[in-house]
Amino acid sequence: MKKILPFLKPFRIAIAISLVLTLLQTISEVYLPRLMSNIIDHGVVNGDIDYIWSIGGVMLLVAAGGMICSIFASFFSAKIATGFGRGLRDKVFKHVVSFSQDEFDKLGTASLITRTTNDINQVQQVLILTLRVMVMAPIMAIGGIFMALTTDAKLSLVFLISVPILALTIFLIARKGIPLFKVIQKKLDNLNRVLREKLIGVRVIRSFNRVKYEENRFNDANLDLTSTAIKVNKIMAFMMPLMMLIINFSTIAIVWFGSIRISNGDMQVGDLMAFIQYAMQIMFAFMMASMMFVLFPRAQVSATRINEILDTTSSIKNSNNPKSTSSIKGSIEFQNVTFHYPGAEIPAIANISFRANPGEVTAIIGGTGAGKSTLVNLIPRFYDVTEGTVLVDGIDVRKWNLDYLREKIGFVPQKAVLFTGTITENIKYGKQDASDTEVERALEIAQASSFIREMKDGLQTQISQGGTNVSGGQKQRLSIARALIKKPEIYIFDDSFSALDFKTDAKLRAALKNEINNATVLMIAQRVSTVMDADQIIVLDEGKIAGIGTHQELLQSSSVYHEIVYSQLSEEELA
Ligand SMILES: Nc1ncnc2c1ncn2[C@@H]1O[C@H](COP(=O)(O)OP(=O)(O)OP(=O)(O)O)[C@@H](O)[C@H]1O
Repeated sequence: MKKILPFLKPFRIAIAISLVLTLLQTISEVYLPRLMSNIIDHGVVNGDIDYIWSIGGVMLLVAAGGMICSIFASFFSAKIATGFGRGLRDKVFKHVVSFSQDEFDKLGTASLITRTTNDINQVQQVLILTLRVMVMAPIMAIGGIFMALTTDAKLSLVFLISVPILALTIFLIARKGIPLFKVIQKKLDNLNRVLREKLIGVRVIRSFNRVKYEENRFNDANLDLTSTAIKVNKIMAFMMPLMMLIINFSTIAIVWFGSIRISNGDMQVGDLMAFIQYAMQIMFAFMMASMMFVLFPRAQVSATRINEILDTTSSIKNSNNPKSTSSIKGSIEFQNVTFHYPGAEIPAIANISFRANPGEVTAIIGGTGAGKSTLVNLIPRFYDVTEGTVLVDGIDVRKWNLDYLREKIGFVPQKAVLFTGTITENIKYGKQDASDTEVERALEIAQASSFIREMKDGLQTQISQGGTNVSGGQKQRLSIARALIKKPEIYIFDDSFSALDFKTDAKLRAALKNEINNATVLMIAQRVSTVMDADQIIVLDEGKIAGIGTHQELLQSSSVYHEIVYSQLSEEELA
């Protein structure tokens, strides 16, 4: 909790105002029973109507003042808490964006979402309460005890028994309930993960007729969360009735002993009534504190989860004095590069050395899981090498300014990702200030113009969330256009032509050839027809290089390449 408190700094003045207002409200509440007691003992008993009117007026004023303070205090505490929540969410989001792929893998997307939304909400809600209760409860308890003592010290002995019983009850219940809150947040993570998977994979689920199975999986996660929540609520449900029971017994005791004292002439009726109200206020203060006992640990759990994000630093960072010269030519060199995914026993790629020159197309081919994506992911530093060096323009990528390096790379991922918005907006994601002509040209090269022309709204067609309203091949072409508009020095196409038919694939590559001029192109592909014109082909097999050369050279020198070519040609022939 301590770590996220600095986010309250901008609200110092509002916090002070809220605390002062709450203090005034509490003072008014503690003062009211005293006025009421005076009305009864001096006004009612003596039949002094003027006294009743005048003190009644004062009571009204005090009550109204207290109410106004309460309204404004609530307003300020809500304002502070929502502002705090916004600031914290903003910080968490910005921090998460800086994470490398490694941290995403570790924390998990579903948990990151729960932490940024639900956990911050929990902390925010407790903050609203804390701002009110931290002043109200102690002042009310101390004020109530002080007033009760000054009203009738002997009768106050009742509190010596009731208050410890109350405190013990709260302690016992909280001790049982609190550990379960941590479990609830974890189960909420799990529910979110299942839900996320289910929604993203809805088409697969339907096509495999696994709706029922997924429903059960969701129900299990849902039930798991619900049963823990019920368990906590069952425990917590005891709290209120038990407290009310203690309060009511205390009241009975006060009335019992109070009436004895009245009949003995040691106490007045008004004082007894005021005393009962003070007793209520003292107990109420304890109830508020107990609420905090319950909610605070819950917020503490959430705060710890938020801190976990804030404490996680990206393993991919700028070095000291990162380089950012005005021109990068784009040559890429791998020198003995080995990369292990965290926790993996064998490296995904090992001892990779090659050079890719500007103006040339370097293709990478290999079976599934051969390490092709892993290899290209090291260039924009989605991950950093375990051993060896990746050089761009002869400089270790770790020495380049990260933003500058990525600015020079046009990356088309294996799984095309589009964002909600129009087609134009999606393409301009690559270059914000691109003109309409640039957008159209990029789409033309990416072979996307023809299908866009057929759409009713053309370039203004809205892409739905996750790009579900365009086909796989169309999505690929749009994400290629997004990289092209950037006119980067390095192009990385990670199997970006896989969903294109042979004709479109060929047309796109021909159009690209004119466009990319002096850029360095790395092109991963599964199809031999896509790579055979490349200036250099790297054959990857189980994370190692099984051959480098042109199509003709590899046919002679690499048995793995030969096998790939043979298998595909025969497949085509068979088809
Ligand atoms: N995030 C990850 N964490 C752990 N291991 C991973 C991760 N991503 C990939 N791997 C493993 O690394 C190896 C290489 O994967 P990679 O994605 O680079 O292969 P690929 O050649 O691109 O395959 P494909 O053509 O099927 O996309 C595989 O064995 C894979 O299981």
